[in-house]
Formats: sequence, C-alpha cells, structure tokens
Amino acid sequence: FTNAPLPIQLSLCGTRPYAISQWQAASTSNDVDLEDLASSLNKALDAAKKELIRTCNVRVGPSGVDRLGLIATTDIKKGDLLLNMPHDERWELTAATARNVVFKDVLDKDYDGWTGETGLVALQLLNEVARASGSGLEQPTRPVPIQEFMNAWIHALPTSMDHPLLWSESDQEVLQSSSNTKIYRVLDDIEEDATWLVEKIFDKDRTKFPETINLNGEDLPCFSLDGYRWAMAIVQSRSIFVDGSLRLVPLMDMCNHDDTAKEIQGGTMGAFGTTKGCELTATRPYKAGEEVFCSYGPKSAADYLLEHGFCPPQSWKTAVSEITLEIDPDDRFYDDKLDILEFETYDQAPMDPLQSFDVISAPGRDGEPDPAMIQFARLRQLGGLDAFMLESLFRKEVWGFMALPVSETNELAVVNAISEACESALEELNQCPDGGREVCTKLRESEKKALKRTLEFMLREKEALDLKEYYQERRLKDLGLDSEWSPEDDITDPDLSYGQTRAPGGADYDW
Ligand SMILES: C[S@@+](CC[C@H](N)C(=O)[O-])C[C@H]1O[C@@H](n2cnc3c(N)ncnc32)[C@H](O)[C@@H]1O
Repeated sequence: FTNAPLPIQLSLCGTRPYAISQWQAASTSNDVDLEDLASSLNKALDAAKKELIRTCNVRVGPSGVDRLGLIATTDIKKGDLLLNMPHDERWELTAATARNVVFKDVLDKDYDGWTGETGLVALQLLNEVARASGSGLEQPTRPVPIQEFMNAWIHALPTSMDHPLLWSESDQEVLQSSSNTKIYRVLDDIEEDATWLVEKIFDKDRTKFPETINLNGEDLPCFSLDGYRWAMAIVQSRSIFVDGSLRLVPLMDMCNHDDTAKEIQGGTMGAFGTTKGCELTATRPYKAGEEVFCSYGPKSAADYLLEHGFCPPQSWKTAVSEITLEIDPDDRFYDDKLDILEFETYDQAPMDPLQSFDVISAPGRDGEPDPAMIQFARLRQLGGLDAFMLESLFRKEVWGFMALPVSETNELAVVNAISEACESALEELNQCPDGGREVCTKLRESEKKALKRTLEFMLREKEALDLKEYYQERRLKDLGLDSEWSPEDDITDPDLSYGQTRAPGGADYDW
C-alpha cells in the first residue's frame, strides 16, 4: 500500500502512564483543519466505496457536537437508510480477526486477557496504526484502495481525547471515588495486559511491534502501555456490538450520538439481500448537509463516561449506582450455594459468589431493587431453620424459592445486608477528595440519589416484614392446611366421608 502524506500527524504521545499533559501538548486535534481531515477520508472512501458500502447517503465532515461526524449528502426521510456496510474482515476490526488472522502466529490461541474482546480489537487497532506508518503485520491483506482508506481513517482518529482512561491521575482518582462503577478496575486490566504483551510478545520482536512509530516525521507510542491505553479508549468509545460481536467499523465509527436516534444495527444487504452487515437508519428527516446521528444505546451516566468520555442528557434521567454482595466463604453452606449459582439460576447467566448489582432511581419507580439481587441476597442469607431448602432434593427449585420471601428471619437479614451495602457505598462516595471535574460531582450526586432511594425502599420493607407471606405459609396453603379448624365445620360438611374431618383442598383461601 502507499503511505501518502496526509494533512495531520497522528499524535499518540506520552512516555509514561497517565501522562496527560504530553498527550494534550502533542494534540493536533485543536489546530488541525477538520475540513482537510474529512476531505482526505472522503477521497479515500470514494476510491474504495464499491467494496465498502452498499448504500451511502453520508460523507464525513466537521460536526456540531464533536470534531468529525457524518453529514447527509441528500435529503433523507424518516426511516431511510443512511449508510450500510457489509461485515468484512478486510476493514472491520474484531476480536476474531485480531486473534485468528492478524496475531494468529503470535498470540497463543489460549490467550485470555483481562481486557477481553475490547483488548483484542485494541491490539488490531495498534497494528493498523503501525501499518499506516509502514511497519506492523500486513494482515489482513487488502487491495490498495481499501488499505488507503484504512490509512486515511487512522489519520482521522482523535489523538487527544477527553476520555477518562487518558485523564490525569488526580482526575481519575476523583472519578474513582465518584462512582461505584470503578475506573481503577479498567486501568488495572489495561496495565496488566499491556505489561504482559510487552514482555512476552512486543519486546521479543521490535521490528514487527515497534514501541514507537514514525508517522509523518513524528515519533509516537504504539506497541506500549501508552499506545495500548489510547487504543482501548478509542475502541471503547467507537466500537459497536452487532451480530454477536464487538466491531470497530471505520466510517460507521464517525457517527456522533443523539438520544433520539437509533443504534447502528445488523441488517442484510446486497442484490439478493443475503449479505450481512451494519446499517444506520434515520429516526427523523434530515436535509442534505445536516449532521446525522445514531444512538450509543441506553447506558448509565457512569458507563457513558467510562466508555465514551461524555454523558448525554438521557443518561442522567435514571440515576444508577452499584452495590456488591458476596457469599461468605466461611458460610457452612458455601459449596451448596455456589453450586446453585453456577448451575441452577434458570435462564439467568451463572453467577459468581461476588456479585455487583445496579440500584436505580428513576421517575415513576419507588426504588424497588433488581429481583435478581433480592434472589441472590436471600440465598446468601439462607441458613438456620431455612437451610433445609439446600437439600439436594430441592436443588432445581431453590433459585425459584428465592424469588419469594423465605422466612421473616431471612428477609430481615436480606433487608439489613442490602441496607448496609447501600450505606457503605454512600459512605465511600462521601470520602471523595475535593476538586476534579464537574461531571464527577454530577455523577456522585446521581449515584447517591440511586443509593438513597434503594435504602429508603429497604427501610420501608423492614417496617413491613410481618405483612409478607413466607415459605411455610405458602406451603400450608398449597396443602390446604392453613385455615382455622373446628369440629363443627366438618360435621355439617356433606362432602366428607366417614372418618374424614377436612376436605382435600378445602382451605379457606384469603386472596
Ligand atoms: C464514535 S466517535 C464519533 C466520532 C468523533 N466525533 C470523531 O471526531 O472522531 C464517539 C466519540 O465522539 C464524541 N461524541 C459523540 N457524540 C457526542 C455528543 N452527542 N456529545 C459530545 N461528544 C460526542 C465522544 O467523544 C465519543 O467518544
């Protein structure tokens, strides 16, 4: 492929972890002419369009909300197709292509990084960056026009992003204590994977995996911790989950978010409608020249911030936080409980003994928690006289039993455990250091609201424990043994045969 000079230089600078000042100092996105960037990408797109796209009613252009975006090239009606692109490993970056094609001979097939699919796509992205500078692995193979399109796309990616993974350490610390969705977990995963990859793979062949690359005369980090962190921020903020895979789709990834738009989805295309791919449709009419949008999906404000680096208005409407519950490893029924969580949670995915659950406060809801959290908490607290439910005889039914109150003792323990988890999560949020970004303050307030609402709900539940119906009572009702009994009732009962005192199913149900 050719490596024609492009109007900007890719600046992935930063020589030590979290070196935000260097990233910003080296940033070109503020002074770069977005029109030039867009026109280089559009030109490369035109040359490769026949292969890349089936329907294209957009081009890349400066955006009204952030850097670049997709602009309608014609008047669009609501429901019209804006853009569709077939799935093709020559341009889509996916974990499968990274593992089975690009890094096939390099990465052990059992490689299982902490950063998962996102990490594999990030690796492929770094290889694309290296390829655009004339090094890296030349996989997947592509015709020249497609490679030139990929190079133009790489050049058009943002180099300095306002993304939490690239914030200063002090801002990251404030974010860490502003949300129960923890950024340190993600940073640790990135650091652990990058360190392993550098030591086991990149350092062994620096010709193929350059630590820095030279793009248009500038040295930039590539197969290094800094490069990997940048690539993770790019993949988190621009990839989509379509047809069962995480995909970073050049061009589609230029579309900005609007709450009222539709997510990019899987669709079929081509002459016989049998080719699968990604498609973007309009949820409202657009005039030619207007920016078009997609939605990045329903997510909490914390998830938006951690993934995309911004929080759209809709994400603040529902306040979300997270609490964690754990089955006590010293619980004498630990193994039985683990067995149930692993194999008997019905259509829910298997659960670990340590589980995080969302708690929310939304308009029109009174703070009732996720039913799965209550089920988990009831199982966690199961013991004493209720432990008979853990007998193997009931193994297939226990999870179902946990959907309804077990006993007053169990329910009290559940209410207390969830209340304590909310209180300690609130306490943690209150420990947040001063300063940091405004979005973190807003996030903290929002998470506190969700936790307080759940706590209030739990306190109301605690007051009403004696009004609930518990397992024994339900069981007696099932057996028809729950009514008050007097001999006179039976004497006048014509349905009774000799010697019977109670008719089967003759309970006086109190619906
Ligand atoms: C998929 S990219 C979209 C293309 C991007 N604007 C560019 O120039 O490369 C997603 C990123 O664009 C920005 N973005 C998208 N929609 C936005 C919006 N409505 N408000 C603010 N930033 C937005 C965020 O930084 C986000 O992480």
